Amino acid sequence: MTREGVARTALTRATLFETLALWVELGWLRQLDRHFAIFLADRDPQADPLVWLAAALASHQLGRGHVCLSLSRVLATPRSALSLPPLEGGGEPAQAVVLPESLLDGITLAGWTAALTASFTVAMAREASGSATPLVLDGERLYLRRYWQAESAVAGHLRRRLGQPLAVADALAERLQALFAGNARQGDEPDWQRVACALALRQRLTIISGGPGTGKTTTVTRLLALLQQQSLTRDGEALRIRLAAPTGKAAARLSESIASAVGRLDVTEVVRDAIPQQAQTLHRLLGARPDTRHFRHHADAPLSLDLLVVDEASMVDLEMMAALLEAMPTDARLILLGDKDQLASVEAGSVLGDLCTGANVADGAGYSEPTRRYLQSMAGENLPVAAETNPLADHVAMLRKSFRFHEDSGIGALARAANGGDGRGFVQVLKEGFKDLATLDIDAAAFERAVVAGYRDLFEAVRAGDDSSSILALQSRFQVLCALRRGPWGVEGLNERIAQALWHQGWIARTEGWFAGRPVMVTHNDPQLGLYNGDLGLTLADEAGRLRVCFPHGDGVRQVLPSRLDAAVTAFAMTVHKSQGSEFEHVLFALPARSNPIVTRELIYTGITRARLRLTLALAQGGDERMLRDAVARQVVRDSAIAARLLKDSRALNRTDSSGSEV
Ligand SMILES: Nc1ncnc2c1ncn2[C@@H]1O[C@H](COP(=O)(O)OP(=O)(O)OP(=O)(O)O)[C@@H](O)[C@H]1O
Repeated sequence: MTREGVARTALTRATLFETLALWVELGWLRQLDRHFAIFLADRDPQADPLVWLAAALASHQLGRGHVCLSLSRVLATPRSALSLPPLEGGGEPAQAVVLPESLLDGITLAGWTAALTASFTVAMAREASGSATPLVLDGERLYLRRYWQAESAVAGHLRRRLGQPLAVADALAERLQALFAGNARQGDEPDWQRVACALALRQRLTIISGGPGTGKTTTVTRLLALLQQQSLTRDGEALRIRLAAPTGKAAARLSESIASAVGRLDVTEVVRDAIPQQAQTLHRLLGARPDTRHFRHHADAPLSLDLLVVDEASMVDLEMMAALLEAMPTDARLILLGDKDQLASVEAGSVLGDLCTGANVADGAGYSEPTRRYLQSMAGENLPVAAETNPLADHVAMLRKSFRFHEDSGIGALARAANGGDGRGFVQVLKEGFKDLATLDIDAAAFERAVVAGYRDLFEAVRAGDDSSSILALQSRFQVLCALRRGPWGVEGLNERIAQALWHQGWIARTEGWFAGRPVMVTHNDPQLGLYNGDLGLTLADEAGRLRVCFPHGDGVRQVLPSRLDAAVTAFAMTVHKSQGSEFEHVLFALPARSNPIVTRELIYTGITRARLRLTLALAQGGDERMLRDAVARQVVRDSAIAARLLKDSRALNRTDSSGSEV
């Protein structure tokens, strides 16, 4: 018997592959993960089965957003590496299944590492670049080669952007003061927007993180104005600035909010005209090509720009970040805007979160002494001396005050409680009677009423034959979000229920296939159609009754024939993951009745903050407060080593440099 009272299973090729097949059947592992293990076993049949187990788990981790498998984490909590459903009452699964802990019983980190290093399918990180093994072992982290390469590339490119501050003309201090003069002060609290702008003036890499409405766009627009003013005065030429975001929807929102922020700027016409107001998707910026992962722009054909702003950077996955950094000219500035507390990208990686966590800026500490002195002279802000600093901290600014959610906003209070991991506070806020918050116990009838009320404006506009762009504008009025994909209250079940409700109402002619009134979300990039993963459109009938799917496109509408959209799903309801980068006036957020590992603090926070004006939290029947408290307590930690790599490098650098020059 093992420590935990689970019978040990001898790990042989036969027991391992039998177990993997069963895990696939149970939905704990993907078929893809099992096939990867089989592929390795075929390549190196003499290897220890621990290698194939590690391979299956490392592959499985990717599907869950982790870029690597932390061997020590699996040894400490073996079940964490599989998609085990929540075990009711903390018990064991009903079937007699070999659990990961029984396969790993008695295995030490040293033993597992030795088994891996003995196989020629695994390379050690220090010699990995010269080999072509499917797996790379970096310390105690096991990677699929492609992701190890991407992480190494991201760390390498970021490292080159850290340190070595750029010279900032003294004259900019006065202009900075003028642009931020209208910012109201709150006691001794620093003006973090001013700090962020000052920091970004002297870096090639700046990360500005903040929740909804904390002024990220306002701040970056002022920064662009300062830099353009400086460039125009000094060289008579404007900087080449580009704006981008991971999805079409996020790019459209960035264009809108930059345009509005530019309108509020107190600068000359020349400077105003030199600030671009159109953002594009990262795919388009980098030059996505059909049927290949490679982009037109890369290290040998870099982007032609001096400064790039990327909004919604939390949605950028590791491989996209590697491609982006690769294509950035060395001297150009990169400014990442985002909210580190949101869900990370759907694909593996959580670069923004990793960089912010590594920078330890959550409490405002962390700036190095030279940066502190610079911020004092440039921005007039006295920041506390940091107990500990690291090279990332000087590149990160956190905006903390939301100008969207005021003191009387229930959505704001709920978001703060979720973010702070305060489950009791979260439940309390729901009971306090905030005007912008409602809860709903969803039974079928109540849900149907809520959906019909939410969609009334849109379908009245459709029936009245309003023009497509006014109808599309109403699409952001109301949206149903959910946590899960499967089950009656998952995205599939909800889409069916909503379609039924609207059909009963006579607003749509059918509930399946293509019909006028069907909202769709694009699920793959299609550069030829100019449509990207996450784009939201609405099916409408033209005067002749022909169906067209309409997508917002700049100030107009792009129309696509339904037959050309093979990668689109109904979007009456969408998962919170898919809603990232979008906002809606009223969100109806459906949550499952019971605790579920997928429902985490980040998911709750992201779902809540998609609502601008009203939020209805809909709990599946039988759902209770405990589910909400559990969810808010459950935080996602993605295995990755970017911050650790950067910190390790900087410590090594500090040691080599301790002989003299200042770092
Ligand atoms: N310092 C400030 N004082 C008063 N209002 C501000 C300030 N900064 C921003 N705002 C206002 O707050 C709103 C949100 O600002 P902004 O769009 O810059 O935030 P954001 O963080 O980019 O928002 P989002 O999360 O929507 O991307 C805008 O209406 C803006 O005018």
